[in-house]
Amino acid sequence: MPCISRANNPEKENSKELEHILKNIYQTFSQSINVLLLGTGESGKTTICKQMKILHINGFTDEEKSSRIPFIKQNVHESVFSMVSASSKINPPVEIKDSKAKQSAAYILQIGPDGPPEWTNEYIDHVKILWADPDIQTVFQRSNEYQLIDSTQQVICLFLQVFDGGIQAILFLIAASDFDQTLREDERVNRLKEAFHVYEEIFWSRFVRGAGFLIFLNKQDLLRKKIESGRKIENYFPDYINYKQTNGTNQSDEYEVVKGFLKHKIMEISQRDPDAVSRHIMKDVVVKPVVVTRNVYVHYTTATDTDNVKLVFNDVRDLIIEMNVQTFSPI
Ligand SMILES: Nc1nc2c(ncn2[C@@H]2O[C@H](COP(=O)(O)OP(=O)(O)OP(=O)(O)O)[C@@H](O)[C@H]2O)c(=O)[nH]1
Ligand SMILES: [Mg+2]
Repeated sequence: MPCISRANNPEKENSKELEHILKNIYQTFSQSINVLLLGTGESGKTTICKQMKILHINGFTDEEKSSRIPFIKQNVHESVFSMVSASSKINPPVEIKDSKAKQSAAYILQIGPDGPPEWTNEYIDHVKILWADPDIQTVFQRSNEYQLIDSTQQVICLFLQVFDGGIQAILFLIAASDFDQTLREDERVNRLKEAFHVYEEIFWSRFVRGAGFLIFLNKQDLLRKKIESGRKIENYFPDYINYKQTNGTNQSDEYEVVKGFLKHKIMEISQRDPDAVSRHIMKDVVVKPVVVTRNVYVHYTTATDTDNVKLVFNDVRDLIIEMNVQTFSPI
């Protein structure tokens, strides 16, 4: 039987070995792909991670569920406390007219922001009365005028350096419904504008030049509700008017036009090369602009809806593998 050795046929052996190595690399990368999940404060990062756990790691154990109870209680109290406090501070203020609700409001205020030491029936009854009260519902509807749940707006740019080179795809979350809200840290800054700004910084960061981007325009359920209740995005993004006149004339549904506009903003940022500005400074030198070809995909998501996340992830999984094949293809 003929035996092909390296000495016999080195070229063929080398090419086989190479093929084997490349196949391994390809398999490793298509099985394990590093995806970095980023987004500004409260855009839905934790919710997306939880949904992935529900969809792919058989949900949560009873112990894990129990461990969340104190956080849920804390969130409930913070929300009720914030609404009652805000009712007299927003302009114009909302007067709680019902006498029972007034008593409940005083009860909650007297407990303070940290919540009761124990969740007694009395406490729960007061929360129920307040949530059912139409004036508190009005305060809830105006939640863009104050901060409803306490959390920290965080930019994760610092972490990018840690992941230098090891990231194939970045999943960037933006809360699309934030268009009429301001940052907790700085009430002069529009939340959605800040999210676009952070996206721009990360997209053009030299640390992730090789990564493809998947942008989740999240909280679509809230965006739809806001638009359908008559909130005007042009009050915060005046360029919407121009976009609507040129792109939205065939759409009867305002929400669909708004979706298109937000995607358009993302694509605009992703095509604008900030380095081009500095190139113009060199007057007499002709510098050819660098054409950056990168994968950018926009998805509309509702992270709290497991079925929606499941659908989106089926699409996204294929896209991520495809992007990766383009970057690391052995062929
Ligand atoms: N209605 C609605 N609520 C959402 C959606 N996604 C997230 N939320 C809610 O928005 C809040 C913030 O979501 P998180 O997942 O905690 O956001 P995060 O990005 O992890 O926030 P930080 O860790 O504070 O930066 C939570 O109350 C979520 O339940 C969505 O698509 N629709
Ligand atoms: Mg989180």
